[in-house]
Amino acid sequence: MAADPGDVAAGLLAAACFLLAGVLRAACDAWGARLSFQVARRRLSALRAAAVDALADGSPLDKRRPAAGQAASVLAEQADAAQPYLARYPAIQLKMLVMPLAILAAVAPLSWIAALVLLASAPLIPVFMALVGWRAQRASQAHLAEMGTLNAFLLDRLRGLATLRALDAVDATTGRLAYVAQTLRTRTMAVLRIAFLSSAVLELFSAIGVAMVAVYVGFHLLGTLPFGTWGGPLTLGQGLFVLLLAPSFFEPLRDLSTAWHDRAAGRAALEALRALSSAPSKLVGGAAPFPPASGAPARRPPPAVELVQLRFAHAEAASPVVDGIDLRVAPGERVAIMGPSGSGKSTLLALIAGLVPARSGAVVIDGVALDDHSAPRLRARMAWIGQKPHVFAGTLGANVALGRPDVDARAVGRALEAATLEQLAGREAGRPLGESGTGLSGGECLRLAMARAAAAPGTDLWLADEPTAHLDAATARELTRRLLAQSAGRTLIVATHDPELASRMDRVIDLAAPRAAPADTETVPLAAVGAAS
Ligand SMILES: Nc1ncnc2c1ncn2[C@@H]1O[C@H](COP(=O)(O)OP(=O)(O)OP(=O)(O)O)[C@@H](O)[C@H]1O
Repeated sequence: MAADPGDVAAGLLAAACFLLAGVLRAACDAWGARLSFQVARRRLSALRAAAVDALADGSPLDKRRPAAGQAASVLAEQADAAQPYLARYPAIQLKMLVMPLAILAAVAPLSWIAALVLLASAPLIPVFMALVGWRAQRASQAHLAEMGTLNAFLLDRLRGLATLRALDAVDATTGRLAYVAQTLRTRTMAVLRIAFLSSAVLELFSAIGVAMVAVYVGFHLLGTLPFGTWGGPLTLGQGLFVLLLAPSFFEPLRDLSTAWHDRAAGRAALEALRALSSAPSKLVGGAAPFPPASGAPARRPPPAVELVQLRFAHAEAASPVVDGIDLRVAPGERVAIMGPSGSGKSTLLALIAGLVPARSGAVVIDGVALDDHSAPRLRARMAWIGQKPHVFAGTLGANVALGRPDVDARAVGRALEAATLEQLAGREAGRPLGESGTGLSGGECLRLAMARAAAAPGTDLWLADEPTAHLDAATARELTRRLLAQSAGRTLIVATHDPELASRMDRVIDLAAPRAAPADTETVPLAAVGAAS
């Protein structure tokens, strides 16, 4: 049967309109994709920033902190999986709601049977996808967690490579690494399997739907299936119109299928970011920046430090390590805290610095209780000379200045001298140190921490954790001399096992002394210090 020329013209006109609408839609799609990409990027950046802030706010003493490798993996790698989900999924969801209904509304007035075919094949798809989706998200979560574990494991073992070699544990570690890698492979395959399965099912259903409409329209135009329309038979233009719309009916569902995997991976990545964002134990006052210094450093007396019934237990510890300590350190006083290893000296210093919040009691500095509100201001007055200072890859000078613009080369030189590092600085001038202080001895690392403190002239409360550890007697004596010189006009609290350093302080607090005694009687006579250690 020859087609009517009028029908051909109408069909061509419909096809031209269809083409034009397609071009218009492609332009809108491109514009929308760009817009939603930018919105998603902004949202992801905000989530990443929140996770980084939470990591910075977290107490360094909390052993539940996420492992460094895992945190790096989530922030740098896994978080990217949320981008396609955030960018595409909301738009696809909207398209899912509007487009199939609009197409049904356009097809139904022409042919109720074509509309019925589309309607019958569509609902099965979301039901199946929902079923697959739950499994997909679980699989993606397990996959991302495994990826974080592998990264954390690798970083940890790479840091301790020398120890593993020394203890002949390389083979055991290789075996463990192979096991973790194998688990990751299994999890990756599980995610891929679900992704392939979901798109295969969707393709099948949509192909069947489109094929059925095509068969119906074809046979209808040939006159073999004359039913299914409201009045007379479909014209060629109407038939083409229905035929061209059928794939578009399934298009949002197809988009949904590609986005389904993104959705599972994206939700798992967002979950991982959220987990990073919830630090279980925080620094007092978080990592809020110090208030800006107004003009020249204020001439003020150094602060008094008062501990009032201070109590603290480490996370998951059975008993408190600091249990009701009362102590008063006068302005400008130099105090040594002594006690056996594990008696809580470092923890006490960390509590004074607000690196971890006390369970009860108070730390009062210069008459101000250390709390979230006062911490940034009070911390600006403190210098911390820790037991395990982090040394960054870079020169000795860069490690002292740490990018602080007010610490120039002369200030760095003076600080290195104050920490008895001038000779090393002369030898190593301009040469970079390795990662984590490779190239420095243990004692030199500690002295570097002291140089950092000396390069912060605004600080008038110094907290030093075993500054003479790892040093030979002569260097320890010289460092003690320079520490005392540097601490003039400052309040200094030192945790130490070094009787010589302790003997140069104004007072010694012995944490091993009987707890029932009032604070000031915890002070032991200087002559007894040697015995106390
Ligand atoms: N981050 C932590 N999480 C859990 N427990 C910890 C943590 N840090 C220290 N501890 C435990 O708290 C106790 C006190 O530790 P702390 O480091 O304060 O002792 P210390 O007197 O400074 O010891 P040392 O003289 O050996 O340096 C120890 O039993 C230690 O195992």
